[in-house]
Amino acid sequence: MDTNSTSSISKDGAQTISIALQVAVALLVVLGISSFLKYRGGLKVVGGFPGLRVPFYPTGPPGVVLPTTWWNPGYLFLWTRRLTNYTQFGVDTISVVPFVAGPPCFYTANLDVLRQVAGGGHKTSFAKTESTANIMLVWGMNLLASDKEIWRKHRRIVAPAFNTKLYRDVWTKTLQIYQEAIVAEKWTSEKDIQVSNIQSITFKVALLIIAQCGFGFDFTWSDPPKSTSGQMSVQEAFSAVTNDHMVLAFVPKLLLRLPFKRFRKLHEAHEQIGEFMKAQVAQRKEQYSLKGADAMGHDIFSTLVKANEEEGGKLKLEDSELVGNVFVILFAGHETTAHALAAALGLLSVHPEIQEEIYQQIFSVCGRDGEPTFEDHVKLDKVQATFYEAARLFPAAHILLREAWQDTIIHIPGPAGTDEVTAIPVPKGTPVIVDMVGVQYNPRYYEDPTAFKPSRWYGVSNDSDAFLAFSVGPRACVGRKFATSEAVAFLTSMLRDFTVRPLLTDGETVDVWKARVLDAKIGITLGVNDVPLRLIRRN
Ligand code: HEM
Repeated sequence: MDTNSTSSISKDGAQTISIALQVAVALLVVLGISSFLKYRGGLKVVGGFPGLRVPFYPTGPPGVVLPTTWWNPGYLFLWTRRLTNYTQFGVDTISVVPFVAGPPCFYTANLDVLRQVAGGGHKTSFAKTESTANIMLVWGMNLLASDKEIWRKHRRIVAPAFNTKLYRDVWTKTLQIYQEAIVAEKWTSEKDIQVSNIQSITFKVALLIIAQCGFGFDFTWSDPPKSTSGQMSVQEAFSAVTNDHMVLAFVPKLLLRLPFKRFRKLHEAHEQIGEFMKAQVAQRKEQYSLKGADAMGHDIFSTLVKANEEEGGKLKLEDSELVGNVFVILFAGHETTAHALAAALGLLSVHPEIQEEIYQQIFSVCGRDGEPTFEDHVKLDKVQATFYEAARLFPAAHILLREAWQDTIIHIPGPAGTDEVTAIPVPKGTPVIVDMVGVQYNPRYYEDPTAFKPSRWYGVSNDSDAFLAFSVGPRACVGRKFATSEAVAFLTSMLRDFTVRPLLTDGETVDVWKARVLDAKIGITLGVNDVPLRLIRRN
């Protein structure tokens, strides 16, 4: 090669690099300007209200799938920074203004704002939208994801199925399933049992109870729900879907068929749940067409199928709405309670004095091995209080997502101890996110909010608005009494029979166990990390 051609190649190379640099600089300038304009626009939307200035909206892509770090709040910041998110600004509602992607929005840990935004009712200017509820819409519109007229229809159909007869059934079946479980797990003959992960019990119990009481399925501990094909049980499929719901929510369905292990598992789980639900729906519909409405039960599932078979009426459920509700009630009906039960047992295991106090109440009601009756529920207020306190510290429904559907105003109370209220205009389309972790760790409402103190809830009734984890107002959880009946019956049985202690690894101290275990993980819902326990049979 002669020197002329070598120098012309290096000249070409230098030219290419210089063009690439110029393009990169131009792109950076464009990004800088657009971020600046986006940021300025965002500040205008939130009226300059104090808060976080971040690259991405924490509750949508891409911020939600990127790890929570100092520069990206991500999905976990409501938990990891729960003690500083609001205190650093001296208020309990903040604005979040993203300068790269996502809408400007508000996050609140304030109860008054919760009521204005998520309480529901005719006058509210806030609603759930498809973008705020997308993961819940994978199988069709349903009670949890809907809003306005559609929500009213779903609630009118579903709510009557939640009644005292159901709660009594939940209570009785919980006691039965607990007995089945301890026999099947061979706990009846052992004195000191090691459970590497108590969720393996609480999730199975909770899924069986919603399946039996809500759906009339005859699954048992040894024969749990499964679909006709495939390797996964329904419980495994639910757990795969909830642990990886970001992928399900944001990755196009076609891509889930790509040969990645994670995608394949999710695709399989999704298919299994769909197949299971559709098979059950087909069976129950056949029963309806053979025997008519009067031969159907009054469980939640029969109520939904009857509404689907209804001809033309105002309360008719479309096929997709039927499957959508089956999914949501199976899902919300077990995952939330199972998490809270695991948290309650984990917390009790490291608070032996509280456990003893609760046990004394159980002993006074049941004696050494008596079965509590449904009527005993009110006498077991300390057991209920333990469940409430666990659900406060680890709120399964950790965010309530809403969007202003018209230009409106929120009234934001000033710091505790002042009468200040700031009226902030909220333009149509702005998300307002109720941070249930923030609300339930807010020192304005709870003295010593990080402490596990079931006594806060002693004597508090099962429908009191003082307890917030089920939300408040017309849109509060329809399954509250279902969950509480199950939890009180289960915890009473378990604590009557066993003392619960942390299962420590070699050389581990209780404090290290606490730090390792009593921390949250977030899928669709929030729950405590896997809880390893020792169950020591009471004499
Ligand atoms: C510890 C247990 C539970 C907790 C902490 C919990 C919490 C909540 C919360 C906070 C909401 C309001 C969501 C929002 O406004 O966006 C809600 C709604 C709902 N929950 Fe629960 N829940 C629990 C158990 C249950 C159970 C056992 C069921 C069913 C058997 C259930 C079914 C539902 C449904 C269908 C909705 C939507 C209600 C509506 O929008 O009208 N939940 N839950």
